[in-house]
Amino acid sequence: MEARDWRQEQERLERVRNELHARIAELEPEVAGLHDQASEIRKRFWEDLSINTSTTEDFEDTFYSVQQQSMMLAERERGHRRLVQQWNGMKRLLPSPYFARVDFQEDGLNESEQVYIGVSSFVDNEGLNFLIYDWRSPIASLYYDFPPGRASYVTPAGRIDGKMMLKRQFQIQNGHIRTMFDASETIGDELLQQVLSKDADSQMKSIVATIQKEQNAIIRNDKSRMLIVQGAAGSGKTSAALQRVAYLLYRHRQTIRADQIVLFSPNPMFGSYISTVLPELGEENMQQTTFQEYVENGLGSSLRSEDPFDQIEYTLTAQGEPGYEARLQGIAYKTSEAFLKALQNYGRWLGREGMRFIDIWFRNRVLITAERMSAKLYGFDSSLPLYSRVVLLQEWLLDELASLERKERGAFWVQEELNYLDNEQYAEVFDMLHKERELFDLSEQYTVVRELMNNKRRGDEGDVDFAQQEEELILRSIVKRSFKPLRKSVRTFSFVDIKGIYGQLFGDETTYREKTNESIIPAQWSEICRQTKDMLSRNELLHEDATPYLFVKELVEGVRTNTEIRHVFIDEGQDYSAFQYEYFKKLFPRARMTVLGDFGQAIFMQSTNLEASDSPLIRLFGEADTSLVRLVRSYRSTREIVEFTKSLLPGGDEIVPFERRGPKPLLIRLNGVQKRDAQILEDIALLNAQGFASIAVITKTAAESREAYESLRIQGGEGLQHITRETLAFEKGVMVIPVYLAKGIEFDAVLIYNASPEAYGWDHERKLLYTACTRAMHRLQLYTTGDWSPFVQALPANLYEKEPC
Ligand SMILES: Nc1ncnc2c1ncn2[C@@H]1O[C@H](COP(=O)(O)OP(=O)(O)OP(=O)(O)O)[C@@H](O)[C@H]1O
Repeated sequence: MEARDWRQEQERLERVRNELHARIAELEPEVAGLHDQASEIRKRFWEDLSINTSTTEDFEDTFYSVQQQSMMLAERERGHRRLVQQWNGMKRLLPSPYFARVDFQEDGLNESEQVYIGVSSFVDNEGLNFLIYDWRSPIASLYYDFPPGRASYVTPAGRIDGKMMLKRQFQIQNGHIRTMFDASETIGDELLQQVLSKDADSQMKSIVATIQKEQNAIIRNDKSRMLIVQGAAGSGKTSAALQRVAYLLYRHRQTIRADQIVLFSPNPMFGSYISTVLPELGEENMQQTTFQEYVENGLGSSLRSEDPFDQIEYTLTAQGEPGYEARLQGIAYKTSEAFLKALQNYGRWLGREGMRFIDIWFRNRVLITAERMSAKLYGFDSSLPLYSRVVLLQEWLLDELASLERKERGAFWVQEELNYLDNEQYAEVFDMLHKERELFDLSEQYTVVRELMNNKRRGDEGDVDFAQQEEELILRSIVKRSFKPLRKSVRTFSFVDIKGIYGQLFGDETTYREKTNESIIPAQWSEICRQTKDMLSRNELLHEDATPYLFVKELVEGVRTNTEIRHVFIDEGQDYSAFQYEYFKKLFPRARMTVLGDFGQAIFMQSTNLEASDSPLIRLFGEADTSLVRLVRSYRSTREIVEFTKSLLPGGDEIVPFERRGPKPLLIRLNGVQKRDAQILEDIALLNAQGFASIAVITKTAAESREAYESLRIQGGEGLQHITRETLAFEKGVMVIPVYLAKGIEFDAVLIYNASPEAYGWDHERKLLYTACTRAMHRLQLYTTGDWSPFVQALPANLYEKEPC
């Protein structure tokens, strides 16, 4: 590149930076000023309000003035947030304002425009010219999608065609251009080479400067309700997902907020690994959760569900134990669409008979029996769905409780309690009554309104009448307080015996068939039933029962839908069952879905093939509303590592490595565990000395991880981290980790602790080994103290080095 180009670019960079500096300084007082104003309003919020609730009109006035005041506050806060965002955006741009330039001449125009692309937009002082375009703007797509020559991009108003005259990439640090090249390929490999050669980090990085064309298509896909991405290990699925979130937040900034996007990740540690990408791009993080967290939320505190790691640990370690085969059959069945259908039929059956309820107790006596509830439920119009009838039953129960509560006021124990109130308690109750009066007892109001609407009035009460005798008020309050837990439990459907309802499914084959219409039942059904009920009796659920249990709960109580969420992202999508996908669809009825996964890494029993023609995922929204994208280029690992790992997988030959070279994977056989562990420690030291700071010793299971960690420590391994499912944050360093927790994460070097046939011998263990090896970016070493796993033995010898030879 010519010196003149360098000079011109450096001069332009300085001009842009000067302008950025000036604008930041200009905004500064405004940012501070607005902040003060907003906190002043917040402070004065209550002072300025006169709360008067003596009459309905006063209540309304108060209500409106609270609303007005809070709207004003919200407006100020929004204004402030916008300004701060702008200000932060400019500060973020300052050290490295842009990473690319394309010169584009639109057809029909005489001049080309210089389009500089950075992490956010920056417009000149007059507001006329973009000095920097946001990477998500339509025109920036040119950079990702085309080499120089004919090119086009799509705007909301239609397609713009033209010619790209120049495509230039920059690496700018602290205001200086470090490297600059003109690219001929879509995105120059040089820049990607440099980025990929870097060391692993404890946090994932953003890839905006080097997004590849096929990734850009994922990021900007706005077409379908369901976007499925099947991509090889290291092909940038997670990266593309996060840039897609940033894109959606930009493209739909008027309608979608960060908290309306939720990403399901495989474990909490992974959540911490990816948590900095969006803030780095100037966006707020989306919601992040794990399916397990969702399940636990739905189950509440009364039942504990086994987590997916307990399940995989069992499937990997309990071979040969009694009940093992039945458990595997149970997992396969309970995660299938067939079981989902069976449960839907069960819902219909429950609509006719068999519902189970729990008596409502009060002070050692039954107030309302389960039989009465059952009779009431089946007395409602049978054409109503079950959950609607359960809601009617709930309303009836609340009314019943209200009338029982009124009767209870005359009970002996209430009088007793009143007599025993000491001064302090009395003052407390009185105080409470007073407060209730001031704050306008909403629940009382609600009851009154509802009763008025139902055209009935309570005989013993007028409208809210606070002038009643104090004693009467206190009596009421005593009863009300002791009925409160009952009302609460009715509101949360505690009167429905969901555990019994789910449990009664697991009876003998004939009754199961009757309830569900199911024709094909797993061979070891009775053992499956035993295992399920055994767990239920301890208030526990097997992992594979958790989603079906919630499904049944929602058949009965209605679905806990979340209509706020507009986009659901599911990473490691191959690990979810057909059943779970149906559940996602129900939970988030207004959301679009992006599912990213790799069937090559399907290590859980309930895995779903994302792209097979009969994939339940494609059926979920139908083919017309589904886009399927395949990523076959792998960016994480060196060419040598990818050649090795892709050969572990049948069908892996379509995976294309990125041209980054390194040493071949190393196979190291040692005589005995002690020698192996000593060698591993030596190798770790060597790798550290070569500058590799992030190293993982990967084991098959958590049990093996524990052993390896202890054994390596005894041999002098210091500073090793032992990663378990409880580990929340991911820290750079040397760690011992089971493969299923290393999913989605990457390391400079990976050492496979035990690559013997005992560890990776069965066919279902092949993908475990593949997943483990594909975590490596620069170095991969496998160890054994005996034979090699058959999957390794089957590899062509030119794909690795051996030690000793
Ligand atoms: N376009 C790109 N530019 C720079 N780096 C990239 C690009 N695409 C992927 N990478 C890098 O490749 C590595 C793997 O990416 P990522 O973790 O997103 O892949 P993945 O498909 O989710 O992998 P896995 O299935 O193994 O979890 C990361 O270090 C990421 O930064």
